Amino acid sequence: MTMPSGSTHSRTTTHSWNTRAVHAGKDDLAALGLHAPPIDLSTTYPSYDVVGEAERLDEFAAGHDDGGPPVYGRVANPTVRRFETALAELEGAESAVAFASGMAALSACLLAQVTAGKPEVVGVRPLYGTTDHLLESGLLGNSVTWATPDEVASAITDRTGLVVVESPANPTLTEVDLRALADACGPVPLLVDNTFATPVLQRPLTLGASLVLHSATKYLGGHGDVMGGVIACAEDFARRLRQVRFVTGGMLHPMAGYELLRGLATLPVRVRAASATAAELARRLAAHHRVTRVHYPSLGGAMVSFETSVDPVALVAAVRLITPAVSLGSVDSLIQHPASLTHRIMEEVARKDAGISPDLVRLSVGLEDVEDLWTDLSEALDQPTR
Ligand code: MET
Repeated sequence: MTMPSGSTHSRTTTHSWNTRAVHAGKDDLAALGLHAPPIDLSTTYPSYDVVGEAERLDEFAAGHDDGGPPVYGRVANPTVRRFETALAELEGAESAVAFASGMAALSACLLAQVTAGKPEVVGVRPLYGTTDHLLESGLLGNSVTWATPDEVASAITDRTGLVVVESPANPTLTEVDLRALADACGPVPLLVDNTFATPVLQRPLTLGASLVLHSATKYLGGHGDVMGGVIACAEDFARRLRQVRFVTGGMLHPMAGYELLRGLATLPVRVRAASATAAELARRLAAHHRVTRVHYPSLGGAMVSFETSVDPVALVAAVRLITPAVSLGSVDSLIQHPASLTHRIMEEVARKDAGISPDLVRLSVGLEDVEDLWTDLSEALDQPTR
């Protein structure tokens, strides 16, 4: 022991959210004599006490996690737990459960509710294309009613298990009054995909939501090199998610847990810096003669979408500094055409219902200099097309 264990406690209660982003999930490290969090790559754990471990395995299968050796690597992992602890703290949640991707995390929420006899989902469009498709296809045994925020209360029945919303939404950056929506949901859990806002800009649980979803692949990781998903929620729902994860095996890899925990430390500075650049690019885009509409959230953030009179496919092919690619939230800027890629899987009529124009282009702003990004964008916009 290199420091008295009692001294770690005062840190957790007195420091600001930004400070906690750096230290959350790591409060025990100094007492362990460590600086960087250890990475536990074990796929299995010694079970000398077979009877005792068998009982513990039953508890894990029921969704409990005692924090000890997890018997098997699919069940839990100490490095992943650190990320879960940190993310739960930053979202103001009791618990968090991490998965191999955002879609695995969403699937676990759906399965938990479908198998509890609550198979109906109320969805508020727009949503990420594959999320929309998962709800619409009923692949996991659910049905869906699409509703505007004002229609949610009347769309809910006694078999509704989830209300699903993104705010700001992918790809139009549409914002919803989450507090009013949570009120409209009554006892039905409101799941808010907070991937675009991150807990830096918005903490949906403080506004009445029950479940916060992140594609951790995006801002939480922040460098385009780690895939993961996570749900922040109350411990009773977390237990049900761990039950689903136990049998479906959608566990986050320990290396990903390490990288995501590392990402959280720089999340506030990355999001604030990229947001300032994005806000400036949104202003300049709005004044460009080939841009017909700009979408930028009142909340801020590092995502900008715009409709353009340039062929959007030609536009994304013309950038040189920005990478034409799906995904978002990396230190480098990415641009893509939702109707072709991220929202391609939706029927055209569904895209229309969601307000996703075929002319819409989505930009994820990174940490490059604003002038370099603007030169790249404006040169691509000024090319002779159409
Ligand atoms: C396969 S499409 C990609 C994913 C990602 N969720 C995005 O919106 O960019």
